[in-house]
Amino acid sequence: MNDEKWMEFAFQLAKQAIGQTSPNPLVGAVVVKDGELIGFGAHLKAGEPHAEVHALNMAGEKAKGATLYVTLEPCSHFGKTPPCSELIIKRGIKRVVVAALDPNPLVSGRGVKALQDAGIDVEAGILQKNGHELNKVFFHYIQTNTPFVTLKYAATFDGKIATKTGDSKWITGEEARQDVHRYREIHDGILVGVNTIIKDNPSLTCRLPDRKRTPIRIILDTHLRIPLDANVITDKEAETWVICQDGDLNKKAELKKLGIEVLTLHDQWNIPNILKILGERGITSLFVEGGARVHASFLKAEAVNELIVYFAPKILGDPEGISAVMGDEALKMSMAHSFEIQSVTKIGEDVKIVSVPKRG
Ligand SMILES: Nc1c(/N=C/[C@H](O)[C@H](O)[C@H](O)COP(=O)(O)O)[nH]c(=O)[nH]c1=O
Ligand SMILES: Nc1c(N[C@@H]2O[C@H](COP(=O)(O)O)[C@@H](O)[C@H]2O)[nH]c(=O)[nH]c1=O
Ligand SMILES: [Zn+2]
Repeated sequence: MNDEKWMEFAFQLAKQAIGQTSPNPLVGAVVVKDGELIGFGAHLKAGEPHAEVHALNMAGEKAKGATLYVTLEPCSHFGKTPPCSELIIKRGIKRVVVAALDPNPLVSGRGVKALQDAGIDVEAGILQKNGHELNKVFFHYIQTNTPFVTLKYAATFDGKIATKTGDSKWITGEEARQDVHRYREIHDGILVGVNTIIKDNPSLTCRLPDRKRTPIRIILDTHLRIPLDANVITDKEAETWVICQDGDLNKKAELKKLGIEVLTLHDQWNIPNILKILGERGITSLFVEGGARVHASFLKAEAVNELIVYFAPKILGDPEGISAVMGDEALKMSMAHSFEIQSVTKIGEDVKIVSVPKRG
């Protein structure tokens, strides 16, 4: 059936705007009449026209009696832009094919209902799985108001992320590290613990040549130990927020002078509350990139939505080498954190495994 072909094209369109639309979803739309492509578009940036608007504007008068394919249920509310469902009705579209319904409480089924009430034939669920995968971040954020958390680390075959002397350059090769920068580019925030700052002095920026943007850097630093000359403080390459439980007032003033946002949580110092605050500040996707104790705290809080592990074909063999996760240890195999592997890919010399936590 041609429906899948046109919906595939709509997904291709939506994906081109990855990393641009936060906090909005990625959406592609295609208008077809008697088998002829007459309009298409993608949502490019929050606050700008929706995918359906671009596609219908391109189709013009020809939209009358045509079919619209859209990767997400057309919106039916006034956000920063007017409701697409009204425009679809006005332009005389005869049939609408939708991949995924929109769980945004302001939409969730109302868009489809508005179209059906206007006598439009609506078919939902074509390539629905693609729809959920494409907008897993948006679906998570719009329902929890907390960021979708991707935890990533690179380890040797024997699970080490650094030698006991702290050397970690490099575990994985150029291609795998390049792949990591693609993740940084599409995330609103990147988070590490202060020990990673002290040991690695990372910049945590996306350094792709044609990068669309670079994430906000978020440092978990319980007692505000961050060195004032750290790259994330001095390089001005990206915004940096430091989240502490408590900390010296003079140091906070110093950091403020350097343009660093310091959030002090006192007795609200816990992962769920940190995520709640980041969500309120518009972080819809969070890339957690170290270190071992931060990994353990996110896993313990069951706050990881996706786990990405890059394994390098190397063995350190040092029991005192730094393990990838340190804390919340399981004393029996049955108590281990367990995951469902979604994909295994060779990247250069290394292998990348994407998995999701098994819940319950
Ligand atoms: N050491 C390795 C990693 N190390 C990841 C560390 O958490 C930290 O992000 C690094 O120091 C990178 O610094 P920057 O932000 O690029 O300046 N991550 C990887 O994927 N492979 C490795 O070999
Ligand atoms: N981007 C997108 C939709 N996004 C939906 O609309 C909400 C944002 O509305 P606004 O603030 O007006 O941009 C967003 O939370 C999501 O529910 N809907 C669509 O029909 N097509 C689009 O291309
Ligand atoms: Zn819309």
